[in-house]
Amino acid sequence: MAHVLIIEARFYDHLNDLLVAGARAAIEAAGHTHETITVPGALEIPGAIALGIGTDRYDAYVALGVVIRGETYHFEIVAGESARGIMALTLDGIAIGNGILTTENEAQAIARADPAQLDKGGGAAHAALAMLALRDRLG
Ligand SMILES: Nc1c(NC[C@H](O)[C@H](O)[C@H](O)CO)[nH]c(=O)[nH]c1=O
Ligand SMILES: CC(=O)[C@@H](O)COP(=O)(O)O
Repeated sequence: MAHVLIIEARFYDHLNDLLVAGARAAIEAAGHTHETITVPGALEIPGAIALGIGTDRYDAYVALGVVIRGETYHFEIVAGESARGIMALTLDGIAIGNGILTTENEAQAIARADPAQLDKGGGAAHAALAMLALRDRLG
């Protein structure tokens, strides 16, 4: 049994609730346990994962957040740098599923976050567990 840390960037409450519900359901359905921590925005997620790694308490990580394009270049920074930070950690062999949505508008985000639709939170949890299984096999 694995213990998974869910890190949610709670920038849009209603969208985050959907992502977290999907991720928790997927982890529980696979017979694993989880904890959830909250950070202000997607840019804080890689740092929070790094702190989690330092505790040695978690087998895998699920990063959840929503970045919706605004009027400025800020979207590119938040979307790109959060993904870059997560990718850097995965290259160190950390099992992470990236469920940070990067969308043009709220409607796109709802369709992707909703467990009854595209369920990207559940998908990120599956990815984290798949990488954990791969690390156990190859690592
Ligand atoms: N615009 C969005 C952000 N921006 C906030 C940053 O992630 C960060 O918290 C801030 O710059 C302080 O370091 N975060 C999201 O998760 N989603 C957004 O749409
Ligand atoms: C992540 C974003 O692009 C958004 O929340 C910020 O909006 P803006 O570019 O209008 O400041």
